[in-house]
Amino acid sequence: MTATKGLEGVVAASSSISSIVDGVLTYRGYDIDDLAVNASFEEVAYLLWFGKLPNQNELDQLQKDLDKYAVLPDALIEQIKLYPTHMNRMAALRSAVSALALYDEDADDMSLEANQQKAIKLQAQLPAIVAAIGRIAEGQEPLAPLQGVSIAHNFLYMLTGKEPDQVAVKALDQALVLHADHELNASTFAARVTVATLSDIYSGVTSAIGALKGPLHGGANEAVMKMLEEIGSPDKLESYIQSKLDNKEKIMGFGHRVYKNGDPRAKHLQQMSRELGELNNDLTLYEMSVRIEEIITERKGLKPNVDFYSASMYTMLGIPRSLFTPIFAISRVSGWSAHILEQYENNRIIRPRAEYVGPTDQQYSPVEAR
Ligand SMILES: CC(=O)SCCNC(=O)CCNC(=O)[C@H](O)C(C)(C)COP(=O)(O)OP(=O)(O)OC[C@H]1O[C@@H](n2cnc3c(N)ncnc32)[C@H](O)[C@@H]1OP(=O)(O)O
Ligand SMILES: O=C([O-])CC(=O)C(=O)O
Repeated sequence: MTATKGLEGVVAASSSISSIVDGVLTYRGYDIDDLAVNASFEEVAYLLWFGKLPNQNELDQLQKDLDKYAVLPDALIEQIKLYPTHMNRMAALRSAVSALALYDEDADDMSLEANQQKAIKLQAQLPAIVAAIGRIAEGQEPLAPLQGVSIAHNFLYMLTGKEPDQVAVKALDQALVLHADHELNASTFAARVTVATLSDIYSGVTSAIGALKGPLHGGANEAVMKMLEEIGSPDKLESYIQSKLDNKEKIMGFGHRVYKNGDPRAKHLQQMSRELGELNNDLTLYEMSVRIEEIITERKGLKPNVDFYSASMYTMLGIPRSLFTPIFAISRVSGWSAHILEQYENNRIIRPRAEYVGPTDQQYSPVEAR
């Protein structure tokens, strides 16, 4: 038995949710380039869960369900208020989502219908939780969700307390579409491993949030922004990147396990970053990002991934850096829950083997003899 480090190239599940073939990403057979331009995030979430785009009645019903479920239990809000205000927002989200199971009497109902409702419930609740965490950490009261508006609109409202402008809503909605699913990435795999023991959907999503938090995965979007903040101004960019490369440090937001010729989502986020920069009359972050891309592509042959341009884009939307990875989770919970439903449908416990490389033929000796 020989281990494959990082399971590179190992096909560990069959799935009909999303695919990456020759650098093209599709959700249920629809090219991400098509969905990013034309579909709303709600349509995409429905597509991931139910395998088809919703008709108007189905979309209206989904909106009603999202409205109903977006109101958080008071006890959960009180619990979040007890977290320290310097909380890592992903740790807070992980804790709050884990606690959601306590307030759902159907948490352990394993019927398909109950799990589909829980997928919708989680989709409605995550934006409300992230906005509440963002506000409570800043000493503000959380806000009740609006009714009858999109998830992107509601999230920006619940975070800021202001009616968001339509350009911001459209940009965030498109970012949510682009982050919704991605085949067997680390957090989705974590979710599938957890629920393959027939544990509940909340356990699966809690595992996934833990995996997404790391800077080699979803946490990279915050690390990209930290890098841009550390660079500070365009004149310091070349020397900063050079010293990172000299020290053999990774440049966050570059490289990918599957895409070797570029991530198809990055161009959309780059375009949004430029458009928001033009709208704000400040292209500094966008231009710094483009310069970093030029240097890294030329010197390392690496291309930006989904986390690179989302950092400048979210900053230009006025979103604090600490909420970038939680926003990724707001989108990806659609994909996680679709994969969880798919795992339950055709389940077998996921239990690979390890190649043992430790010592052998050891003999026990009593503690006083060691
Ligand atoms: C939503 C997402 O999860 S997208 C990914 C977000 N993560 C990041 O942006 C973090 C930075 N990137 C990385 O750490 C990696 O590219 C990963 C984690 C995305 C992929 O990892 P792997 O498939 O294991 O690639 P691996 O780390 O083996 O890289 C291959 C080579 O490219 C180098 N490399 C990969 N990414 C980078 C990077 N961002 N900066 C500098 N060098 C890099 C590695 O050092 C390695 O070089 P070597 O062969 O000389 O040792
Ligand atoms: O697929 C991966 O390994 C990481 C990624 O891009 C994602 O989860 O969106």
